[in-house]
Amino acid sequence: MSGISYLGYCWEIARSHKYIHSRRLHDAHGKHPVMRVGPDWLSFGKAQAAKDIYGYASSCSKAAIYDALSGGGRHLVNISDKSKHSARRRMVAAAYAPRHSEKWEMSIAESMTHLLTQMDRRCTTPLEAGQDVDPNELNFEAMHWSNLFTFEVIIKIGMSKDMRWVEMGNDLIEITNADGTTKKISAVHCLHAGSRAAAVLVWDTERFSLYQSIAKRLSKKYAEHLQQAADWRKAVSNITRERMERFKNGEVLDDLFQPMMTGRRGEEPDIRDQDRIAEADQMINGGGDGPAISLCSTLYYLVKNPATLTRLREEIDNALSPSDRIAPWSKVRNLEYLKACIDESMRLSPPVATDLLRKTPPEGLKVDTEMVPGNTTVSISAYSAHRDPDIFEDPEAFRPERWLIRGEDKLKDMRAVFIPFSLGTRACIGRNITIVVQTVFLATLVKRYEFALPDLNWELEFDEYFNLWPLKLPLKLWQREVA
Ligand code: HEM
Repeated sequence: MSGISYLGYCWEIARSHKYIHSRRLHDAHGKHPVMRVGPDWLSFGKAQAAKDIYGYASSCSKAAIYDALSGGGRHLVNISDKSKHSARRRMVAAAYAPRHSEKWEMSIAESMTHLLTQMDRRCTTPLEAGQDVDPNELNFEAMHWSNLFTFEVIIKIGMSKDMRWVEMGNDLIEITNADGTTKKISAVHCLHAGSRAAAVLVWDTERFSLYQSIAKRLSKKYAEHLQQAADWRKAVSNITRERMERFKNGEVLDDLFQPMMTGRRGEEPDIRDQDRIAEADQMINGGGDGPAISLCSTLYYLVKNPATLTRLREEIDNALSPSDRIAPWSKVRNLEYLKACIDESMRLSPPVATDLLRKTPPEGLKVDTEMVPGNTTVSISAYSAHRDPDIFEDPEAFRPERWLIRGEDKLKDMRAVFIPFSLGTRACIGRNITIVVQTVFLATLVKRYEFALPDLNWELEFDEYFNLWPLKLPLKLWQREVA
């Protein structure tokens, strides 16, 4: 069916299944390293394809799906035209540079303070050896708090607005309906509803709008998701308009949004208001969701692997002094094992796990071992690239130590196809920010708390709609006795 229609793929994403879609595709790639998943789309399974498709040397461009998802405004992710993308990237790049780490750290520390208050309130008595976890003591749902934390932090760093979500314990935000009445929505829930609605139908880009209008008539749930997506856009638009108003009123704010209001020499940048809103949307979406997923998954892998957690604790305890309630970036930025744990978690559970679609140039392109004709859609998922057994020994094992080998070609080979942030000119611009967020968060929590999963066999489950969302991570929590 995939030779003539995308509907099979849409069904594959939409149907409920025990395993996430990227896992199913990865398993199929075990037998078929190159698979046709749509009439003009080839999905690859061997890691080498990642370099060929996304690397700096690649002549691929973004596939039509990015246009279909644009919904009006243009932001860095969905600008297909290479020169327009470079111009936009140049406009904002300086604001994302690592030299701002200490400034970002202040926003992170503020939210961390509130998070620790919330976590301390949820602490229980220590779990004795051999004791079962009391389900009533699973007080800390790590996915919920990771979401509140990372979205709050990125809206502060990006838009100079403090949502106080961690303090409140929820992400409720008020918006106005078309009839003038107001309602409160859960921001992250609405964002995710929009991703669900798009991810099941967008693959047939030409008929996407048609499919959506049919689906909303046939399914009440689908219509609800579309409404929630619109609510999310309204919330982002409000935050952006408020930010633009502050600029017009003379406030100079040192955030990620500022370069979209004024250039370095005070000139007006070449960007429309609807693109500013689209950029804010993408920034909050990417800057909240990716880090939240990664924090939650990494916590899970650490608690699931006690020997790794013990080794990490030693590294963190040696780096921090007892008075460091929140880990200072300067003391944890070079912790090798912590970095290896974060990378290993993103290898096994890449927050953006799904195939990212690119179009081959008119003259065609060699991808892995295949010569692919021009204007063909090609892709490989981070999920598969990170599990290529020729590159990653024992690929299903959580083993941070694999990243600590030195001076060997093996490490170079792994790095070359490690693509949680994609590669090349379209790679993630927010990587420097998320590294600070994740490092400070994990070092602080690992130093201060002990954790237990519901039971020894408990496993984290995921939902996948473009991004790979952990469903729930309920933890029992207690404070460590640090000498
Ligand atoms: C663990 C955290 C993160 C992960 C795994 C991640 C992953 C990615 C990936 C895979 C892409 C390429 C998307 C594509 O080609 O379709 C991307 C692009 C992007 N990300 Fe992230 N991201 C993370 C954090 C962030 C943060 C913190 C921000 C903003 C503050 C951000 C903003 C962006 C933007 C603006 C792009 C588009 C870049 C361009 O095309 O020039 N991301 N990210």
